[in-house]
Amino acid sequence: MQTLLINIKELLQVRETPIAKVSGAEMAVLPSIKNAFLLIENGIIASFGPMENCPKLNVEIIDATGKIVLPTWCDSHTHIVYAGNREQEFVDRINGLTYEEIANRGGGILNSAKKLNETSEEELYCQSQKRLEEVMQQGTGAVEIKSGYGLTVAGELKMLRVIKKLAENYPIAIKATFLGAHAFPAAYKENHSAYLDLIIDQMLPKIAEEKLADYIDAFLETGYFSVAETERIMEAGKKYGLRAKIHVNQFTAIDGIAACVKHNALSVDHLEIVTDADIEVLKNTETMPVALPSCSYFISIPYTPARQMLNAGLPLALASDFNPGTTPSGNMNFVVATACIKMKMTPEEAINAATLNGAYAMGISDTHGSITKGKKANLIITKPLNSFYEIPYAFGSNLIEQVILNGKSIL
Ligand SMILES: N=CN[C@@H](CCC(=O)O)C(=O)O
Ligand SMILES: [Zn+2]
Repeated sequence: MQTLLINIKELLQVRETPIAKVSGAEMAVLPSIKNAFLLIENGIIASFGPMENCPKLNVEIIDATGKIVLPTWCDSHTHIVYAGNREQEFVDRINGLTYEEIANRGGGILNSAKKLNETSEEELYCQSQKRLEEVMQQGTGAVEIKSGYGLTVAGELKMLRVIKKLAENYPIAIKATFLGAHAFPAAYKENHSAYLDLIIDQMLPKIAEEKLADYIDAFLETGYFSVAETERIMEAGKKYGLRAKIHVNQFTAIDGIAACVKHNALSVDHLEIVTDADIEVLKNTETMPVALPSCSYFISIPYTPARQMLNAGLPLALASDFNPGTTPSGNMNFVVATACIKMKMTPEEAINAATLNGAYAMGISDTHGSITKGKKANLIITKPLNSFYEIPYAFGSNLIEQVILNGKSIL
């Protein structure tokens, strides 16, 4: 099965030689081919180049005159599987309460956990499926999904089974992350070590037995999981082959990043509050920093200091953080635009961060995140545009005409 895209106005994120990620000044470069073709064979990118080298084939043709083609977004941090919603907390924040105050009143993550434990697996699947379909239509072709709204053995397993079922039923690539350490349930508020025991002795072995997770996460934050508690979680995950991807530095900097780097975490995510020491410790490591600008936007907290980090030579990935509390949106087009508008990333840097570096932060940059022979044919075809700068510039418009996953059009 072959499909040939012809007359592509500009083919973005072209990497002839595969690379795992881009860092620092490299991020300002987004290699492209103008007036290009791309050949898809059995769901894989078989060939691409300038139109003058386009093969003459009697196959399905997509004429992309005037349109930009780029790899689909790689969203490396989401909580798409959740039950119900938290609109009331949204209004409470408008009326002056902070995220912390709402959480202290039993709202926040515990509010979502209560709803999730009252919801059947089938119903949870139906609710989550709609959100997954929505982000696919918005151009996301690979997504990481976390558990973390169960906080009980049954609830966490339910979430992870829903994620597994989504991965089986949809063409989008899905990585699952176990986030039992998202918050302490009320019953364990004064007995943290007992909840860690529950995660390590009850949840993890069952999750490993059913092969339900690829990664392990914890909310390393003042008032949530301490550095030492998160280290226990990371060590326990390692025993089951689960590498860490950690929520850290969302509200406070407490030397959590150093602990994550020490444990060779695949990514450290949020980073709204970052110190010079945090930046220093991330240099020359395999840990990808991940910024979540839609979260900063929605709950009015600082944006990750992208310029400072890129100037220090660090890589950066962008993800949505789609969740009911701090980011009820999985729209990666908005994430890219917000990174440009609020974090002063150039469109080239933002697209690198939301494709190749996002793939790295999910451990899939050998198959996703760039236009490279042998990688999955996961493509966004835009509407006719002046240039790709219009993607972040026209931040409120839907500029996507077609989304192709594994070589097949889904939109
Ligand atoms: N900060 C921790 N976890 C989520 C929010 C969880 C919630 O409020 O439901 C986040 O990444 O923002
Ligand atoms: Zn999150």
